[in-house]
Order: sequence, then C-alpha cells, then structure tokens
Amino acid sequence: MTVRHLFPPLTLRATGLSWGRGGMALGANVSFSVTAGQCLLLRGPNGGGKTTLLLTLAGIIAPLDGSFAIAGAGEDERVLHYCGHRNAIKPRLTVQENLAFWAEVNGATGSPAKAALDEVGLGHLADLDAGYLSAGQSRRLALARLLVSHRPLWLLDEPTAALDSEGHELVTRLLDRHLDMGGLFIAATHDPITLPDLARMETLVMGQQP
Ligand SMILES: Nc1ncnc2c1ncn2[C@@H]1O[C@H](COP(=O)(O)OP(=O)(O)OP(=O)(O)O)[C@@H](O)[C@H]1O
Repeated sequence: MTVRHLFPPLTLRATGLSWGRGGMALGANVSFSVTAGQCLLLRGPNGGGKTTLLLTLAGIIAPLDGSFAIAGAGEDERVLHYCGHRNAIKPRLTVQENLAFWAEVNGATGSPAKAALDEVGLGHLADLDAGYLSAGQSRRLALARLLVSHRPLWLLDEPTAALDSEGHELVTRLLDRHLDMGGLFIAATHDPITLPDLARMETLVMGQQP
C-alpha cells in the first residue's frame, strides 16, 4: 500500500523508556519506534500498564526513566490526538455540537462535522442530545473527533470498546486510511485489530513476567 504523506512524516522513538503509576514501574527500559505509515499495538492483561504508557507518550504523565521524542514536527505543532477509554462527551450538547466543540478546541483542520458523523454512522443522530447515545454510539462520537481535526499521531485506548462488528470494521478502515495518509498510531487493545497490510503493524506485549 502506498503512503501518501498528507501529514509531516513523523517518527516517535522511545529509548530506554520506563513508565508507571504511584511510584510503581509498569514498564522498564523499553525501546521502540513508530514511523509514518506504521502502527504499534499495545497488548497485555488488565492493569498491565497500556493506558499508563499512552498517557506517558501523550505527555500527561512523566516517564520514570528514559525518554521519548517525536521527530519530524515543528516545535509548536500540535501533532497528536489522545483518545482515552472515556469518551469525554458533553451530555447536554447535541452530537453535532459535541463535535463542533472539539473542532474548535483542536482546530477544524479535517472533515466537516456532518461528514465525520456520517462516516462513523451517526449522521442520523446529529441533533440528539449526546447523553442519550448508547455505549457504542458514544465510542463512535469519540472516534469522530479524530476526523474533524487532522493530526498525524493517534494515541488510542481501546478504540473498539463497545463497538459492534460493523464498528470494528469502521475502526479498521479509519486506521488503515490514517496510515495510508502518512499518519501513525499507537493503540492499546484487547480486541484483535488486523490491518490489510500486516507489515505496517508491530505489537508490544506488556505486563508479563520476565
Ligand atoms: N493514579 C494512580 N495511582 C496508583 N496506581 C494507579 C493509578 N492509576 C492507575 N494505577 C494502576 O496502574 C496499573 C496500570 O493501569 P493501566 O490503566 O495503565 O493498565 P492497562 O494495561 O491499561 O489496563 P486495562 O487493560 O485494564 O485497561 C493498574 O494496576 C492501576 O491500578
């Protein structure tokens, strides 16, 4: 598959990285790199440290040791989306208003809100208060945020959580297209995610005994 490089070609490189919570190390001295058109899947048991690693790479938690760097971006460029396992939906705003809010916060550099909602299968619910969405519909709305603001690096925590089989296909399609565009992503997942081109995928298994 050809990478079209619609994004600046980034590389995220971790060197001897250790991460953890509350003084407890959850990963130690790990090195990896992910570059434009590629992805890294984080796998492992509950409590294994996947979310903590994503939060660390998002700059929300400080590493315990080692370092990581994102090469290929301007100093002040906002290059990443962090999509946590909570959907961060405002229940009193409509579905479309939620998306418009995030487009304003993150920059309306991607698809128009209505097109993004159509893409994730929520176009018919645009005017519904988002608090009424089902679990899977809420997840779809969270994923639509990735589409309204173009950013090359996606850090995703359980992107397929609560989704039906068509939703799983949607996620595969969005992720594959993102890599086609020269984006990259790191995703923590308990579900299998299989992209058409397996050469693009690496897996980091964590939380295992040495
Ligand atoms: N603020 C905190 N203080 C102390 N420990 C914490 C804190 N937040 C999370 N933890 C612990 O850190 C460990 C790793 O949690 P994390 O959410 O990174 O795991 P995970 O691999 O994403 O798990 P899951 O598959 O269940 O989502 C867990 O044991 C959790 O209880």
